[in-house]
Amino acid sequence: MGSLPRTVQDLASKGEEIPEKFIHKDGDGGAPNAPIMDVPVVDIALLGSSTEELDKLRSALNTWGCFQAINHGMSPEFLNQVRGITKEFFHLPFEEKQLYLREENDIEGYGNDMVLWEQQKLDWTDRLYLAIYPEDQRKLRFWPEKPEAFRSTLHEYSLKLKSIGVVVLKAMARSLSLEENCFVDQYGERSKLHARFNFYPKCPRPDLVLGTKPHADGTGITLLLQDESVEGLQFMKADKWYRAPIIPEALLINVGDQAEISSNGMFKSPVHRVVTNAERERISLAVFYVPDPENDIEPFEELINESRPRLYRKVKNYVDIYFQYYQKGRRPMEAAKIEV
Ligand SMILES: O=C(O)CCC(=O)C(=O)O
Ligand SMILES: [Fe+2]
Repeated sequence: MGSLPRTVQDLASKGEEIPEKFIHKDGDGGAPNAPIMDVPVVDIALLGSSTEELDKLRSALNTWGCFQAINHGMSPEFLNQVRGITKEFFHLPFEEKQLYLREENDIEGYGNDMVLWEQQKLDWTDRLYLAIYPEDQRKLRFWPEKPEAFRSTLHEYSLKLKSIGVVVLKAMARSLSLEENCFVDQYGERSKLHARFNFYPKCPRPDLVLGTKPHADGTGITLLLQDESVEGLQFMKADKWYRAPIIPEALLINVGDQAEISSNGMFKSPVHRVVTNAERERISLAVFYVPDPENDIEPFEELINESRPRLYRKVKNYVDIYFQYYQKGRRPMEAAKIEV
């Protein structure tokens, strides 16, 4: 392949020895037998009317930092169509996919894990990363024209996710007895929606190799469509790993660092990772809902009081800070946390 980057898919298909930079020496690659999470299932259609559902949402985001969203207005068939375009894209021949290759130092487009710091372990995954909103930031040259339904399906999916995101952010506010637009207003009209299609090829050594390293998302919130039948995602709670269950018709929605900051820690941005699988490949589609980088993100005044001091500093363009810290191998939230 000359100087073209080596995708994990290509590596995996050749059955060669796994390169050193994918190997986690501390051994805790797999933990396939981690216990399953008892993560709450929240009915999105009830969030406007049921205090019980709002309480469930608040408690889920305060403990696990995530919940399974059902009744979100998208049919199981449509979700399978979204999974379908994802699988079809990654199964195109490399000659087709390379049209959308990302630049070496840019995140947008198709390619392997980005190397951000020297000793970084590589994730056993290939990705397609696309900016979706604001619409004037779309770079259509990275939007696949094959499979044929790709662009229109992604467009339709994004419209739905944007409105689900707003419903969830409003419900999050009400669940904390705040004015319902406080998150939406803080994030601004030019808040972003970015999509990351993840493809995890089969891996011969799930005990040593991770699909995605442990991380928390730098978002406001993340809306994840999981593979309909292959598990892999795990969340950490009290220093232990738990397997995320699959509900094929649900979206798994998690808090990102920025919603943890605005909520003054009432909502938790959970550390999560993806394990690899020797028998089956896996896909997922993460959609990141991110505040306008021009906007200040800081804890809502109403959530600061004598018994609950302010826990985070004001941040701006947190995604930039996120990558700077990540490069040094540090948890980005350190930049915002106030020691009390
Ligand atoms: O593949 C998954 O289930 C999760 C991926 C993820 O955590 C991410 O893209 O940020
Ligand atoms: Fe993530």
